[in-house]
Amino acid sequence: MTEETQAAVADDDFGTPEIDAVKAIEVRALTKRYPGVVALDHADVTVPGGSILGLLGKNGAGKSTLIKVLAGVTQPDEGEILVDGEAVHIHSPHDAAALGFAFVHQEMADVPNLSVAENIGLGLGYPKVGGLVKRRELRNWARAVLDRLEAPIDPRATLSSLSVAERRLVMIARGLAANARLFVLDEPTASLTEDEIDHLHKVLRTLRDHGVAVVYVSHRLDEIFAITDRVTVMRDGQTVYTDDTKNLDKAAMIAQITGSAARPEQRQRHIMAGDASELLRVEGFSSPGVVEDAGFTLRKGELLGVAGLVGAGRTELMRLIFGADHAASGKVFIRGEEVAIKSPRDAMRAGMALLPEDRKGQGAVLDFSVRKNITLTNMSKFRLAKGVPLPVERRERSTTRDLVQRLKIKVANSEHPTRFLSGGNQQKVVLAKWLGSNADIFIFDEPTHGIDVEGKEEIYDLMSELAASGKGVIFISSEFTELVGACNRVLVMRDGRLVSELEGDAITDAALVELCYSH
Ligand SMILES: Nc1ncnc2c1ncn2[C@@H]1O[C@H](COP(=O)(O)OP(=O)(O)OP(=O)(O)O)[C@@H](O)[C@H]1O
Repeated sequence: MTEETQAAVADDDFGTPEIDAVKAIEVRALTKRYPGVVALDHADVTVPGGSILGLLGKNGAGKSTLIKVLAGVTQPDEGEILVDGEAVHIHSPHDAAALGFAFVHQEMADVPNLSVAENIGLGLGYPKVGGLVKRRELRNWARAVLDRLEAPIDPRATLSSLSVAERRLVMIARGLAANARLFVLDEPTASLTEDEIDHLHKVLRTLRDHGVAVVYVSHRLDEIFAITDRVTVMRDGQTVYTDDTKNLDKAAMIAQITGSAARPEQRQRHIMAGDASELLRVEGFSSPGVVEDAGFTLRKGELLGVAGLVGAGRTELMRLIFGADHAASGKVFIRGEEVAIKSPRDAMRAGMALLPEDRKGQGAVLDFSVRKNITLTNMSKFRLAKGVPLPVERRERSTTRDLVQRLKIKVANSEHPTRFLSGGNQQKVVLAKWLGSNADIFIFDEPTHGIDVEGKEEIYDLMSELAASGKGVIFISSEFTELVGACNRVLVMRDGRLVSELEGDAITDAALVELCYSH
């Protein structure tokens, strides 16, 4: 938006935004090379106005790079972008915004300490008189924008006080306020409840019905079927397949994504073998308003699922046990012996590993190399050899090589910063870091989030292997089907309490839905 139009918006036009239709956004032969990898290889994508396009592909296929080019964050080496048939040039995020492109990212570009209204008006210029922002006018205007999305959010609230779902809606509202013609959403339902996902989808359908173009990136195929009109599949930077979603079934979609025939078999649920002695026992964990009197046991060789809706207290309980948050009460016993865990350091010393849900914030140091990240938790393993100076780097390199292979991490060079990897591959690096540790008890919080279909299977296999080797594995997931497929036992949490437990064949989708939703 030019300064003139900005001023116009600020002075006169601060009315309810209209939704702008677009004929089509097209990407032609887009190519982007990084050292050692072609992230985009003559990619062609067309998003007709009034449609929702699902963008699919394995981790590292090039989806985020395509989005970064559209957002003006990255410059392509070759290719062009057309809006309604006209070539456009996007040199900066400002250019992208001026074209009416809006982005809803997982790492959100909102400003947490500003109000909702200020966030929605950000970059548009606020209504002002004598240099002062007309707060009431801004508020009313923001409320009108939110009303269009049927989002009951108070425009005066500070953004940081909102839930993840509400913040995503505010991002969409900002796009709407800027009359965006293209909305790009990258894994938008992460950490959202079913109801919130339904609402988000409804909002997207409304935008579509007004002629807006929507790009929806997700690894969750159920969502792709639920919300998209068309899909484009990427492989190794190329766009290899485009069709109407209704022409595909799940197996065909997986085949396109992986480039090979889908594996139709049902997963073999983890079966406990050998010594099933108690490894971990947790008693009476409470934290006011979050977790109430939670206790359970984990046996050697177990792959124990924890089901629940977002907000049920699963992550919170694990953080309390791990010493990452302070518990009002609770005892931890490892192999029958009580251990005092006051900090994550105590937990790690006691042989526990927690792979957090928020991996970006808590898992990987993005500026460190892949090797450094993988070997970070195991420094002592590499450094202490009774005073003998070790060829540390060599050992680190070989461990890294093994884990990179085992997890099929797509990385051009393990000495490069982890930032260079695709989102899913960054997550695998965090997994690798913990797998390389000597822990006996592994807690995985939503480990398959953002991981592609094949990678998910690999992670289930890894967890099962860990358990089979005599470790204990706790697997938190919001996707019931993956718990059903993988775990030998599942705990159910609701409203901060452990309310039920299922074992073996009793673990079914229907049983989990019933237990998690019933009140
Ligand atoms: N800044 C960068 N420097 C070097 N390589 C990069 C950079 N950004 C991306 N890549 C590489 O480009 C390729 C495509 O990555 P991209 O992030 O686009 O994948 P993606 O499809 O979004 O994957 P995911 O589903 O895991 O998010 C990957 O091999 C990645 O490592």
